[in-house]
Amino acid sequence: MFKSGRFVADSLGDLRESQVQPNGVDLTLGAIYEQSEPGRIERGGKTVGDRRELEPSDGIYQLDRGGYIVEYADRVVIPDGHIGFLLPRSSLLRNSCMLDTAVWDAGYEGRGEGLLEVHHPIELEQGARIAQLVLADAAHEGTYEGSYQGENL
Ligand SMILES: O=c1ccn([C@H]2C[C@H](O)[C@@H](COP(=O)(O)OP(=O)(O)OP(=O)(O)O)O2)c(=O)[nH]1
Repeated sequence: MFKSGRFVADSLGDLRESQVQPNGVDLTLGAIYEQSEPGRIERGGKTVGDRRELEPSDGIYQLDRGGYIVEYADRVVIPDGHIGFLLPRSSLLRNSCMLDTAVWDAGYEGRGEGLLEVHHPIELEQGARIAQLVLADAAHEGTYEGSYQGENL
């Protein structure tokens, strides 16, 4: 069963009321990076490639077509007994952009990252709502202890 937006908000803590939605909470845009060096994914490990941070102009990012790494401004906590899914705000889709996301594991805490696909130039304001996090009940063995635990805090 998916939890209410209020439950998700209580799990995350420090959010604006405008971020609380009926079925989840909206995450906001913290920073945007352009990858500059290749990463590597091996059988037994991985390396994230170097990136450079973009500077917004008067708080606005003007993005041309391409792929960008976004860092969310909000600290996410996935409580025990749950799994998180992050979905793009539909206004992104309606503007020819997509946010690619993965599973948020029980026990994870941090300011996560995602891949923003820009298929038509767009302007994004730092702090704008760009995605919605939902939580569902989930059985699990252990909790997240990977290398991204505590990232960007
Ligand atoms: O779109 C997403 C989805 C998840 N996460 C966070 C929460 C998740 O718990 C953590 C690790 O994700 P995943 O397990 O997919 O990463 P990995 O590449 O398998 O790394 P690790 O080996 O550290 O688990 O990253 C994000 O920042 N963005």
